[in-house]
Amino acid sequence: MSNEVNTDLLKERSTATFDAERLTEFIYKGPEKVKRKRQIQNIVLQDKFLQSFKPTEFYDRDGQYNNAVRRQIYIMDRLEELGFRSETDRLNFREAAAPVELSPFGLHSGMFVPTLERQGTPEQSRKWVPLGKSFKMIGTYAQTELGHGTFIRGLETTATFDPETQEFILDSPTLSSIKYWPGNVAKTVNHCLVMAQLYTQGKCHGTHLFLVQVRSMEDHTIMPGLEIGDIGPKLGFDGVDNGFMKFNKYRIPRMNMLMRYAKVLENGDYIKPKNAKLTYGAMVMVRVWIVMDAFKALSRATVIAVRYSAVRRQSELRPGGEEAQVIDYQTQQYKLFPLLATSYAFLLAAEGMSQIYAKISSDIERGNLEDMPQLHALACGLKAFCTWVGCEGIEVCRMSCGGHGYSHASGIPKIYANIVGACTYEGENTVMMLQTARYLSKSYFRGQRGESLPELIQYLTIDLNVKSTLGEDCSFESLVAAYSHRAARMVATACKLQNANKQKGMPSHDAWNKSTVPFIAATKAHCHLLYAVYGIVENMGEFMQDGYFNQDQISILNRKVLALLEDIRPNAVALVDAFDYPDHLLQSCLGRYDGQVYEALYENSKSSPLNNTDIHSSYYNYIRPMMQKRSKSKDISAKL
Ligand SMILES: CC/C=C\C/C=C\C/C=C\C/C=C\C/C=C\C/C=C/C(=O)SCCNC(=O)CCNC(=O)[C@H](O)C(C)(C)COP(=O)(O)OP(=O)(O)OC[C@H]1O[C@@H](n2cnc3c(N)ncnc32)[C@H](O)[C@@H]1OP(=O)(O)O
Ligand SMILES: Cc1cc2nc3c(=O)[nH]c(=O)nc-3n(C[C@H](O)[C@H](O)[C@H](O)COP(=O)(O)OP(=O)(O)OC[C@H]3O[C@@H](n4cnc5c(N)ncnc54)[C@H](O)[C@@H]3O)c2cc1C
Repeated sequence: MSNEVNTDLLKERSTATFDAERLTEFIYKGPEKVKRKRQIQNIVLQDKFLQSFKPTEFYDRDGQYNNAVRRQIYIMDRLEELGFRSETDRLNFREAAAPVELSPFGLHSGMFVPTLERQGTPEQSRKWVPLGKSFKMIGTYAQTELGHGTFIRGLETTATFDPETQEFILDSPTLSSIKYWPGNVAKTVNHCLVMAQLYTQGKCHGTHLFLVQVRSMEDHTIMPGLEIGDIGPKLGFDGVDNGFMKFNKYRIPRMNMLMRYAKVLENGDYIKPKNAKLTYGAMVMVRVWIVMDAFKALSRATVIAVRYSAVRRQSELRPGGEEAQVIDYQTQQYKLFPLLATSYAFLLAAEGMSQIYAKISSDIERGNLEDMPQLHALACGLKAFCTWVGCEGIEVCRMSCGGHGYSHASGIPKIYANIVGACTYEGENTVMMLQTARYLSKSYFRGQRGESLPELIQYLTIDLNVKSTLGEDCSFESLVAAYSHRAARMVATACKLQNANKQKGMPSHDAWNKSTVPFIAATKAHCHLLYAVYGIVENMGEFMQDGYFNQDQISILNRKVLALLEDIRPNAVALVDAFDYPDHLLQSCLGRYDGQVYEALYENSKSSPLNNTDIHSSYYNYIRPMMQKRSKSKDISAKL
């Protein structure tokens, strides 16, 4: 591989009108943090073991799982040796060391341990959290069943208290109650947090979390009374052993129920929690993290597609002239530059979401549940919005790279396969949006009654008769006003339909269900209050429906979006460089910093396992016998 930088990329970087390094420092919160991040990424780059792996797609499923386990345990050991204490250092090391491969211990770190900390009593946390953090106990979060994922109250696994033995008896009473999907349950973990219907003194008290040992701590064999296995190949997550688990009257100690919020006493008395939804806290936490995951996935795909678009020359823009950089086609700009804007918007949304989560979750830990509904609604809405929009954007990035985008060598298919599951896990997106919609509906009617609303949704009470003041300058204020107006109007429309359904005599659940399509649109508009002109142009109908914009303003906006493409054009490469993803993290032949795409593609292809032999064994086993058989055949057509 030459170590020269592609001349087109060199030119792009030399003509940028701002210093990408300054923007990098803004993104990562200062030059020292950038320097530290790069130091850590370099440690990984110099690490022979970590650099010894071929691309994951060159291994079969067994190999991918085995490599994922090997790599993660190596990472754990290296982190101990390096003595990184800050979470940012550890995260930077992990992300660089396993850039595309999900961890078989991801749910241990991301759900199991944090849930023990947040849902266990102080005694339970003191006992179990150190075991989890030292990996003496390896766990996951097992909630979903064959028959239920969304409707948690419909879960069928039972945990029945036996006061005689001070134990809970876990059971999978039906086929549909078998736990199905939990990550890392098939081969990796020896414990699970299991969500089950709690029964005591003959009464069901709803779903609660139980710590369950599922494999021997001596030899990892499956505990008697359990059936455990792998669910099989999936669209992505190849290195993750999502599994199934069936309980056959499996006993656990009473004190294995997480009892921070609800309790079962020795005599079987049930002490109920302040709010039944406190048990759902782990899911809210991960939904907040997924907003940042959506930013990382979309921004990486955008870096790849924009750099490649600057390097790829195809067709004549000027008749007889040299082939154009595809980034100079307006259509290519209209595909990619809004995604560049979206990536930055998602970064800000993810940081804002994390700050709100930190504040409200600490209030909840102190017993103040006042803002719990707002946190739930925001986490559901942003998780759904950012993963939906992010996945659509990643697909646009892939297709904007032509045939090479379809190759794993581009890095984009793996980005997509790993993030698109997030539209389903941790709350299926439509269901999540409807949770936010339910909050908007209740808030709208509270606003109509003159009640005060939290700041984030006060726009619901604005005067909808006002028209836009947008001028040629497309001011920030006029754009925000447009998004607020659109969302407020759409929420009001959905609520009026819901009310009209009730006035017709529909029961409230039917009145709700028969207004959910406009509610989903309204909730997307609510979440969209993030970035501007492109969003208006792409959704013009929703902004025009009540004449909010006049014809001249619509012409201004259509002109503005094309003008913005021209404004961004000289800085497109600098804007993606600013995300500062090193090549070994992007894992992309198309998105390389040096732009040496064709050499990288050629080298990558030559290392494909299918090239290990010149003539594949199938020739000797099948093709040659077929040809020999046909050469003897009288049938002319068979010879063609
Ligand atoms: C690789 C990682 C490495 C390191 C770590 C870093 C990353 C983190 C780790 C993981 C993430 C990344 C990769 C992991 C990959 C996969 C993990 C996936 C895990 C899972 O999928 S776990 C299972 C997730 N399942 C769900 O989310 C189920 C969704 N369903 C629900 O939440 C509920 O059923 C639903 C839809 C909310 C309905 O519940 P219910 O019927 O009980 O309620 P109602 O709708 O009737 O509403 C009643 C009332 O309750 C309020 N409410 C509901 N939920 C909540 C809540 N969570 N908090 C607060 N309030 C809630 C609701 O608003 C209603 O209130 P109201 O009456 O309107 O006032
Ligand atoms: C990659 C991956 C990893 C996962 N990891 C885990 C894990 O570690 N632990 C775990 O417990 N689970 C895990 N899951 C399971 C995941 O949480 C569930 O699949 C998810 O909650 C969706 O539930 P479901 O599959 O029952 O979908 P369903 O709810 O059956 O969805 C089917 C359709 O029904 C619609 N629908 C359902 N309810 C409503 C409603 N009330 N209103 C309108 N429409 C509705 C949905 O919108 C969807 O279109 C994982 C899943 C995936 C894909």
